[in-house]
Amino acid sequence: MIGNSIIKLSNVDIYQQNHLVLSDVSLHIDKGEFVFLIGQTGSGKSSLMKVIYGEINIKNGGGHAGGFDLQKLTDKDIPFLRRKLGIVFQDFQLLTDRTIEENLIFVMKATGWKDKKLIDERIRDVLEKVGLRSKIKKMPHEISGGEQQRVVIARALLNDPEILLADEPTGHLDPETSEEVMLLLKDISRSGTAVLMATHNYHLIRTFPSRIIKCENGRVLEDVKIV
Ligand SMILES: Nc1ncnc2c1ncn2[C@@H]1O[C@H](COP(=O)(O)OP(=O)(O)OP(=O)(O)O)[C@@H](O)[C@H]1O
Repeated sequence: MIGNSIIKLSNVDIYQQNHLVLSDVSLHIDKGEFVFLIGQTGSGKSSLMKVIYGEINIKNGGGHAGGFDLQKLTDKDIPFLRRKLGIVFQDFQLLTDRTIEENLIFVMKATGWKDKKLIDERIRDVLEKVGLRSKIKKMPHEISGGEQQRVVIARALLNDPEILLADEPTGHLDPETSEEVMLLLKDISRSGTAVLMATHNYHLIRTFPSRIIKCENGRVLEDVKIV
């Protein structure tokens, strides 16, 4: 972390293959801050997130995320960077052939957890946090879409990330369930994890006022106001 910013980009150009998607991007997100990311389909929101989690390399400019220098990121650094990040997408991506508990164990083992007691404790902690402690033995198809999304958020919290990237996390949810997921994400940011949430949902943006970053015409605008 440099200063209070957990994510900082300075004059970065972001390419998908050879196509320049966003140019001269400068932004910062502070520790524990909640920020909306808006912009039309194809404007570059997902590309921006991919830079933050190290899937797209930056060409010009500089930046850091979770203490990693994004310009100097090597293949070896990426798993360590990803452990500082939680990632939530709109399609729930739970493994359908195993219980909620087994889904979470799978991720923990993949990220280096070995002690069974610590694994059990951590799983209970994150499920408690998203209000789903009682669903631990259920299969994904036995819980609702909103609950599945909360499990995905719980999964993203397993490694106590400094940053949570959420790409349209309420895209498939009804308005009431979307608000519940938003309250949860807000709560997570209050407890110290920075949350960057891409959304097209202006109702949520109005209901939960927060700083807004916008991708538009190949640029990133910080501190946008919507009417
Ligand atoms: N793998 C890829 N290869 C080449 N071009 C890509 C690739 N992925 C995305 N693009 C292009 O990059 C641009 C930005 O796409 P991106 O997915 O970042 O937009 P977005 O704002 O997240 O859109 P949406 O709201 O639909 O998710 C688009 O023009 C898209 O066609």
